[in-house]
Amino acid sequence: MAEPAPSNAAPPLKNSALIRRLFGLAWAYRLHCVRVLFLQLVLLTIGIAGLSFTGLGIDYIRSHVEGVSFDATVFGLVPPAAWPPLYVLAALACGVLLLALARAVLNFLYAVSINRLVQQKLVVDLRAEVYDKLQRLSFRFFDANNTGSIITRVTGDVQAVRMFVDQVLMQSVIMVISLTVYVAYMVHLHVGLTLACLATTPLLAWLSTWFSKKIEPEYRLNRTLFERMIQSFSESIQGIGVTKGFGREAEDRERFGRANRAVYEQQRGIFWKVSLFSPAVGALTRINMVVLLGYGGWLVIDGQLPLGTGLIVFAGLLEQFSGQVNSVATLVNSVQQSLIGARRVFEILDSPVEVQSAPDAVRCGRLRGAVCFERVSFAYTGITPVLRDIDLEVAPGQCVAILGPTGAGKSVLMSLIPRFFDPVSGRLLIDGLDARDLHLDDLRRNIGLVFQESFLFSNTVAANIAFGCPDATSAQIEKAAKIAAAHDFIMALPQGYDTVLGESGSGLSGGQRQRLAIARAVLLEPSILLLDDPTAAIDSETEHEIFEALDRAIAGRTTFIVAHRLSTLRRADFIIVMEEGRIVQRGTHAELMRQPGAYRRVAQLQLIDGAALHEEAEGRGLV
Ligand SMILES: Nc1ncnc2c1ncn2[C@@H]1O[C@H](COP(=O)(O)OP(=O)(O)OP(=O)(O)O)[C@@H](O)[C@H]1O
Repeated sequence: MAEPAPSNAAPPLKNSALIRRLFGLAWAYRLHCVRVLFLQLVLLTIGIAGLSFTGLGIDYIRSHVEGVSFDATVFGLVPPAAWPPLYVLAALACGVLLLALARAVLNFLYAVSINRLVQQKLVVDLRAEVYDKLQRLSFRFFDANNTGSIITRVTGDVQAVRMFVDQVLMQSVIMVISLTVYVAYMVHLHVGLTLACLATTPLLAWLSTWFSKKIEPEYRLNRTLFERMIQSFSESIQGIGVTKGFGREAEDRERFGRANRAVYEQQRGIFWKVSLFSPAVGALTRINMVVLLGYGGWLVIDGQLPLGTGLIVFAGLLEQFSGQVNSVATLVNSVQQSLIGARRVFEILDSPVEVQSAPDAVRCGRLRGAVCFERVSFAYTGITPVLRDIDLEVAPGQCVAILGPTGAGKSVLMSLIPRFFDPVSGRLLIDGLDARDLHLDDLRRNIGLVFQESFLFSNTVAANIAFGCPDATSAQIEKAAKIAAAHDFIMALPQGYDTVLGESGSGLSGGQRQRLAIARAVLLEPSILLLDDPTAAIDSETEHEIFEALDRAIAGRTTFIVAHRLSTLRRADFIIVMEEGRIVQRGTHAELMRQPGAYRRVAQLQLIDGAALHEEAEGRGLV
């Protein structure tokens, strides 16, 4: 199964380009990398020195036991002939002990350095970079990519990039250096024995490459399945109310269980393959030892190779060499995992930012709020337009209400004003300038938004109201809350404005959340106010209170309000009626009531309903 690349993302990188990119990333941390490599090099030298001193000790003991001549040296060091044997052995033992201690200290320093490089620098920087990019990406990207995929990329996949640096790149360099040193030292000891012992190495290299290719698609699929599991989990949490309301917990558990099992089963497959491959490589490297015992043993018996500084040191080197070769399997595993993760991180970093300020964008302070759509058309994807040839002129301070059936394009029309999307054709002018020529931050700072259901952050009430104006004073926050008719209920909360809201504003009613959203929009003192059916999710009594608040908020600002109730529509300076992405009617309430069409139909239905309700209320003596 192929892994879906995020829609609206950059084309997938080829492996070679990906590796170049990863090298580039590591280059930014080159000083840290050099420090880590230097420590490894010292560790390698100490390891070989320790081995050689051990060999020297064995040869020295053998010369005394068997009475054979002793002419071995290590790095040019010869035990002084005048020293008694016990002194020499004690000196050698102390040397080996000191080297072991130095090795322990350096291993600790190495662990600290590599951790500082990857966990404290690289991962933190990269996560911040991906997050920053996500903040700049357009709505189209978020429409096209599910939350699970985005979260996995910022968390797990960033770790995969780290894996490339510490477990692939650094390990490869360490491996190449160590293998070179081991082979050079083995050749120095005996060329023929080295060739014989390393004869199986090309086979191991081939096997590793073959395995790497074979396992790669499985890792890719694993990422996709994991992403689905996160998506399923995230949906379950977000939709917990619906699930419980419909009593579908068991089905939901089953759905998550399926996603969870799919990851587990697929991971188990990978585990088996990797677990079989590693010991197979291990067994092949053991053949080296068989050759060493046979051929190397004969060389010692024949007097061509000393026992300690020759065969024993050779065995130690070969052991280390095999250990490194064995870790090729782990390395191959890490390469595949890290390339897959890195590709997914770079897909986000390379995704085009569709909506952004032009380099020569006009900086502007407070806008007057004149909005003009000139033959604007828009399509989300493909060729099906959701807005067609929109011509609309709204003067500063005017309030325009938008009426239309569901899917008519009301929300998308408003979303073009803060440039959540840009028109596919035509122009949107703000104060006579193409919106694309205005600096995006300045434009958006002039626009206040209230959606059908407003999102609140898990922060204090005051911080939520001041979200767009973090420097606002308490007096300004309170004033905005009063305009939005939110002050009284806020004061009734346990800590008033300092009450910390639950996730997404849980703990507040729908109407309270909307009033905070209105306060948040009002605090900006925006020139343009966009109200997308702000009372859609609340009851009619709360709606009445909210409209009182809105009347105060709207005053003096260019306002677009999606509305269905006659009471709101009447308040507007003029109304547009939309159908299938077009404006089919426009005018004041009085004008539209004189024309046959959708507006009069909707209005008459509401008037009939209203009259019926009034009659009923009168009948019950309620009015
Ligand atoms: N993210 C999206 N990707 C593709 N098409 C979309 C997307 N969002 C909305 N649409 C489509 O665009 C059209 C207009 O949607 P819009 O949300 O503007 O309708 P609306 O008039 O505000 O409806 P409602 O009153 O139900 O909110 C609809 O046909 C809808 O299916």
